Amino acid sequence: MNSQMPNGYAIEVERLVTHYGPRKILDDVNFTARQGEIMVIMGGSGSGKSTLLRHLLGLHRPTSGSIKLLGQDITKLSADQMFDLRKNMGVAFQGGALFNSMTVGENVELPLREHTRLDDNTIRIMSRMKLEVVNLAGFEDMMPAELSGGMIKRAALARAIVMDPKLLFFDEPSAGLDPVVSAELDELILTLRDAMNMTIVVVTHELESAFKIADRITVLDQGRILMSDTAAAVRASEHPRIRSLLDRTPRNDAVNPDEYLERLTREIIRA
Ligand SMILES: Nc1ncnc2c1ncn2[C@@H]1O[C@H](COP(=O)(O)OP(=O)(O)OP(=O)(O)O)[C@@H](O)[C@H]1O
Repeated sequence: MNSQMPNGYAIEVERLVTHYGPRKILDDVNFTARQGEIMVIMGGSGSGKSTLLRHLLGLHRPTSGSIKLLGQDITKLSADQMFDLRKNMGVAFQGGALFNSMTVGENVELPLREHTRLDDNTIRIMSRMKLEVVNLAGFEDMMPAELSGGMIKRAALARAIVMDPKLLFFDEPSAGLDPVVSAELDELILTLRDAMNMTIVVVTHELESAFKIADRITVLDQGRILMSDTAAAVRASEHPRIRSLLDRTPRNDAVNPDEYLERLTREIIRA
């Protein structure tokens, strides 16, 4: 456990309030996540999930309240202190956000080049190890445009974990993926928690994925927290707004088996 977080919380958000102009977007948000836990942030469209994530990443300063990451209140850190803390934070954005002009390997190496003085050879070895963790060994010389959506997410994940961060933030891991590939990514997220004891924050719309991976779930609604509790407690909640979120009619996103097999075959041939 980090000596700076004697209470065991890797993330502590207290009385967070934020505005966009005169509009209050987050209103008295409080939640905690322990080291080694997966915290899923759930909520309808416009409930404030992305805004909360941007605050957790230190990209926005709140109107008031505190956000402690690994024991440090990021609302009070200088740019230099935040830069140092970022070495312990991995971020995988929606869409992968790889640089298209760089190979997969170069993309994964970037944080090591930015934050360390390791020599080229060590950097290459470390990035290859992380590509192996996400099952992309051997893809380092490919360009992002040559990868499928699921592979891009995994490459982005390799980049996010290349510094062995204590905190990993993942925005909509399932977006744009078919259910099978999305389930594989869920497995990978669970592996990272178990093998690397990371605290992982996942923002997602996908209920199935949320309940598969979450230790705890924070439910946002119109900028306020309806509930922040274990996945089991959220699933059993009788709160009407949580029920309507959980019981909504599932999207019709069943996979066409022929299409899936064809795609899989293409991927295997490419591999
Ligand atoms: N840059 C901005 N300026 C003004 N209002 C904004 C800005 N970004 C978001 N908002 C508003 O803040 C509220 C919360 O938005 P946010 O994007 O955080 O929600 P979300 O839960 O992530 O939604 P979604 O699931 O649709 O991405 C919304 O009402 C949105 O219109």
